[in-house]
Amino acid sequence: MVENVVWYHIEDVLSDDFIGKKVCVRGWIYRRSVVGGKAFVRVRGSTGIIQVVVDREKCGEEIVRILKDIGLEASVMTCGELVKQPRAPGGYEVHADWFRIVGYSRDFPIKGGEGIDYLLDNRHLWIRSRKLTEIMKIKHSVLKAGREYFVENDWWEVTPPILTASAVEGGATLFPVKYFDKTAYLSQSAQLYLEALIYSLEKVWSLTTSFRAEKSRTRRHLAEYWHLEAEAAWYNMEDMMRVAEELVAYIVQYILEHNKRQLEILGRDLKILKNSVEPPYPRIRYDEAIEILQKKGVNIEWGDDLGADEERVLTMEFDKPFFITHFPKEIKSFYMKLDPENEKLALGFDLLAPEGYGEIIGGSEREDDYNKLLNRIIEQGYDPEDYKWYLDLRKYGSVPHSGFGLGIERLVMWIAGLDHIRDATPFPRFRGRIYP
Ligand SMILES: NC(=O)C[C@H]([NH3+])C(=O)NS(=O)(=O)OC[C@H]1O[C@@H](n2cnc3c(N)ncnc32)[C@H](O)[C@@H]1O
Ligand SMILES: [Mg+2]
Repeated sequence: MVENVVWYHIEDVLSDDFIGKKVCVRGWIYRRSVVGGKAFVRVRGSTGIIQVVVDREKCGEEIVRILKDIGLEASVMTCGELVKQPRAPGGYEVHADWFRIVGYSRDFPIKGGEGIDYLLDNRHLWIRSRKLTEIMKIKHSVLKAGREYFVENDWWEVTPPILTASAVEGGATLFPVKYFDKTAYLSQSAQLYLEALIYSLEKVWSLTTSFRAEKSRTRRHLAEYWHLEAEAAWYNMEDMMRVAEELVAYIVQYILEHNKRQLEILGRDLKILKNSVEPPYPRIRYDEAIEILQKKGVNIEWGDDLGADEERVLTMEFDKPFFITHFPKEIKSFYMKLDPENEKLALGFDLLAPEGYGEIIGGSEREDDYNKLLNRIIEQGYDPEDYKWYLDLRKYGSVPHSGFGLGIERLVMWIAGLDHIRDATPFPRFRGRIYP
C-alpha cells in the first residue's frame, strides 16, 4: 500500500492545482473527531496542517473506530483525493482511500494551558508546537543568510576551538570543564583565535556556540548561544561596522523574502524590518546615548554601563538598528583599542535592534600594540601569562584589525518578535535549566 508513493509536503497540496488528484501525506494527529461514520483527522506535518476525512464506507469500520479514541500525536500516513473545503484548515481536505496508523500515542502530555516550567521540562515534545516550528524555520534562514553573506563576500570560514584556556569576556561568566589533568573553559567567544587566523587568511568568520555562566535569568541571556563572529586584518572600527550592518541588512532582507509565511503566522509587524534592509544604520556615541537617557529622566551617569533597561529606552528613538560607539574604556574589554583622540574611550561598537530588543552585536577595533595591550590586560586584573600567545600576535607583524560577534538568538528574537530568547533555540540553556 505504501510502495511507490509520492509523499507531498502538506503546504504544497493546499492548492487548486491538486483538486481531484490523488495525494499522499503523512504526519502526526493534531486534532480528530468522529461524526456519524466519518473521522475528521487534522494531520500536522513540518509545513502545515491538513484535514483528512476517513469514511468507513471507503476505509472500513475498524479504522474509524480506532480513530475515535486515538491519542493526539499518533503518527499516520494516508492517500486520497484532494477536495476543496472552505471550513477545513487551508481550504482543502483529503478524502482518504486508505489511512494507516504508524505509531500510536497515548496521553500526549501537552494539552494546552500548562505552565512554563512544565513546558520546558517537556521541551522535547513542546518543540512540535506550531509557534516553535515556525521560529525554527526563521532561525534556519538567519543561519543560512549569515553564512551566505560571508561566503559571497569572500570571507574564509574557520573552526576555532570550543575548549579554551582563558577568558575573553570576563572571568565571571566562564564555564570550567575538566580537561585531562587541567581545567579548561568553554569558549565565551572565538575572537582571540580569529585574531590569530587573520595573519594567514586576513578575513575570517566562524559560527560556533559560545558559553556564558550568566548568574541571573533574563529575557535575553542564554548560557549557551550561537555566535556568528568575524575578524579582519587592516580593518578599522568603521570598516567593520559597515560589515556588521551589511550582514544584518542582508539577513533581514532574506527573511522578508523567504519567510513571509512564518512572520505572518507569528503575527509579526513588518514595518520596522522593512525599514532595516538599507544600510547605513544610524551611529551615536556613548556620550550622546547618556544625554538621550538623562533627557528621558533615566538615572544614569557618564561611565555607567548600558543595561537592558537603558538600551530599551534608547531603541525607542530609532526605527531601525543603530550603533553606539566610543564607550568608556572601564566598561569595555581589555582587547579594545583606545581612541587615539581620547584615551578614556575604547573603539568599541554595539549594534542595537529597535523595538526594545537592544544589543545584537558587540565588536571593536583591537589593540594592536604589544605594550598597550599588556597594560590593559594587567589593568583589568588578568594574568598576562594566560595571554602569552595572544600577546605574541603583537610581536610578529602586528596590524590594525577589528571584529564583532552577532548573537544569533538575539537576532532571531528581534526578527521574529519574541518575548523571550528561550524560544529562539530548541533546547534553551540558562541557570537552573539543563534538562531535557
Ligand atoms: N568577536 C567579537 O568581537 C565578539 C566579542 N568577543 C563578544 O563576545 N562580545 S559580546 O560579549 O558583546 O557578545 C557578542 C554578542 O553575543 C550575544 N550575547 C552575548 N552574551 C549572550 C548571552 N548570554 N546570551 C545570548 N546572546 C549573548 C549578543 O548579541 C552580543 O552582542
Ligand atoms: Mg556586548
